[in-house]
Formats: sequence, structure tokens, C-alpha cells
Amino acid sequence: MSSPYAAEKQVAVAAVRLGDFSAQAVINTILGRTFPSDPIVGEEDAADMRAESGAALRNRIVELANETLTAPLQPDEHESWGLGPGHAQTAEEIMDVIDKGNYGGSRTGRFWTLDPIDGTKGFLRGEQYAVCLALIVDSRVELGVIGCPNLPTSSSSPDERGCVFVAVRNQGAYQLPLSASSPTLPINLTIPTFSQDTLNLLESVEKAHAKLSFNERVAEVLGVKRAPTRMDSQAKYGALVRGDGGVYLRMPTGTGYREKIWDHAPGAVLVEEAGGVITDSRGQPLDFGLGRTLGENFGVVAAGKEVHSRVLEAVKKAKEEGN
Ligand SMILES: Nc1ncnc2c1ncn2[C@@H]1O[C@H](COP(=O)(O)O)[C@@H](O)[C@H]1OP(=O)(O)O
Ligand SMILES: [Mg+2]
Ligand SMILES: [Mg+2]
Ligand SMILES: [Mg+2]
Repeated sequence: MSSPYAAEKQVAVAAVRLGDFSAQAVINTILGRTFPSDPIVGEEDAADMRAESGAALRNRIVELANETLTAPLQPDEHESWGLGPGHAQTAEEIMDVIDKGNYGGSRTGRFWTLDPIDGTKGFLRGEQYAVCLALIVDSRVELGVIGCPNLPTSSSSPDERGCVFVAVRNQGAYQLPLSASSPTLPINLTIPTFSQDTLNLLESVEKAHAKLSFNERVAEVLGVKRAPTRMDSQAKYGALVRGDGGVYLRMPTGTGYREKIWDHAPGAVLVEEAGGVITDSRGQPLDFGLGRTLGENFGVVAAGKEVHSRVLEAVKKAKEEGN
């Protein structure tokens, strides 16, 4: 017998792949037109679309990308970005623009990094996922945007969904509504101070992505009383900066996986601009100048200033115990 929901999974995975590719095509088009000399470190590439066996995938992605590219302009969009009726692209152009994301990263100079859909597993489960974009200049994240279509606008309004988190270095961190035409004002974000009673951990849903048993021990050492919040994608960074949880903790699973810069760059500037601190689990800064990855993986810890140093100590203790 085939496993439950096998057909649904196949369709959903195909849909996400289409989403990934077409989102990267649209975002790279906009970046390419507006900042033509900026390289892009994007998660996806068009190799599967270019393969002989990729004709169906290619046709569908071209159709989807063109649907978005040629849609009537929204209030915050411009025709010079390559958008609007009449701006359809050929299959070759779509594949080339996706492959504009092949840049390998650098220590100096400026580039963008893009995760067109972060939290694929969450997307498939109908839970959290995010579209993530950051600008890096001389290894430092200067701007980050995390779009969370399925995240409630606040923990007190669970039915209103869709938010965008934005941070620009030295200009603060904000939450905007997802729809550009919504009249809601930006919310200025500062990570609140937590007590032992109110603190909790924000962590991955997927055991393959982070060592959740280690988090449990850290929470015990810290005397945390609340259960962790498990959430897919960089929506966790959004939840952190608006005070939905006190600590982002992601420890390596020991498989040798290297964290990708597009999975943390927007979150890093968001946390810092909301008054928090983000480092690896040893307290070292995340290095966005090493290429497409953050290099050897010692995990990620992000929290408000006072909580962050307590978490680093708890992590050290849990490691010394052999966890
Ligand atoms: N072994 C791993 N360790 C850490 N992160 C991983 C691992 N495998 C995949 N990921 C990445 O974790 C991110 C999601 O994290 P979270 O579970 O917190 O939502 C995805 O971008 C995913 O990358 P990918 O897109 O290549 O699957
Ligand atoms: Mg992705
Ligand atoms: Mg990702
Ligand atoms: Mg992926």
C-alpha cells in the first residue's frame, strides 16, 4: 500500500518547487532592473529546468512567473522594475534571471541573498513559511526583509494573517502588513525583557534541522517554565523581535550540514535592529563573508541582550554535561 497522502505530497512538493523557482525569477527580475550591478546569492538555480527532462517544469514555471510579472502594478511597484502588463519573459530569460542567483558570495563588496521560500516543510503542512531577502555589504547585513504570508499579525489576532518584517541597519526594525494597500501603520519593534516565568524558546519543528533535545536541556538549565514554540522558517525571527518568544535557539544535529547565509541574514539584522544580539552558540558573530554558507556550524543563538548572555552560559553548561 502506498503511504498516506502520497499524491498530495507529490503535488505539494511540485507546487513548492514551482513557487521557489518562480519567486526567485520575479525577485531577481526586480533586483536586476533596479540594481543591475548587484550580484545575488539565491538558493535556487535553473539546472532542473534546463535539463531535457525538465520541459514540463520549465513550462509551468514560465507560466507562473509571467502571471506575476505581467499582473497589474500594485501601489508600491514600478514598471521600470520589469513588472506590469506587457512584461512577460521568454523561457530563456526566466532561466537566465533565476541563474542570476548563482553568485558565490564575498568578503567585500555588496550583494543580495535570497531564499524564495524558506520553511518548505512548513509550507507543505499549511503552517509557517517565509520569503527572505537581505542586502550584505562588506560582510555585514545592512537590510533584511522577511515576508510571512501565514503568520498572524499579532498573537492576539490569530485570524488576521500576513506580515512583513523589515530592518535597515541603524534605522530600526518594523512589522508591516503583507498587503501594500493596507492602511495599517508600521509597528516599531523592540525585543522586550523576559522573566524566568515568561521566557520560552523558539525552535524548529523539524528534528533534522536542529537538535531539539539539546534545547530541552538548555531550557531546564535556564529554569524556563513555558513550553517551546515550534515554528518553521525565519518567521521565528519575526516572532522573536515582536516578543512572541524570548530566545531563538538552533543547535547543529551533527550531520556536518552548513547553515546557508540566506537562512539567517535577514533575521540577523532584524534581531540587531530590534535591540537584540545574534551569535553562534559559542558567542562568535555570524560571518556572512565566507561564501554561500556560514562555514563550520556551531548553531545560532538570538535573544534580547540580557537573555542572550544567560543562554550562552546555559549552552556551555549543557555541552559540558555531554549533551
Ligand atoms: N541538517 C540541517 N540543519 C540545519 N538546517 C537545515 C538542515 N537541513 C535543511 N536545513 C534548512 O533549515 C531551514 C528551515 O529551518 P527551520 O526548520 O527552522 O524552518 C531550511 O532552509 C532548510 O534548508 P533547505 O531549504 O535546503 O531544506
Ligand atoms: Mg528555500
Ligand atoms: Mg531556507
Ligand atoms: Mg530549500
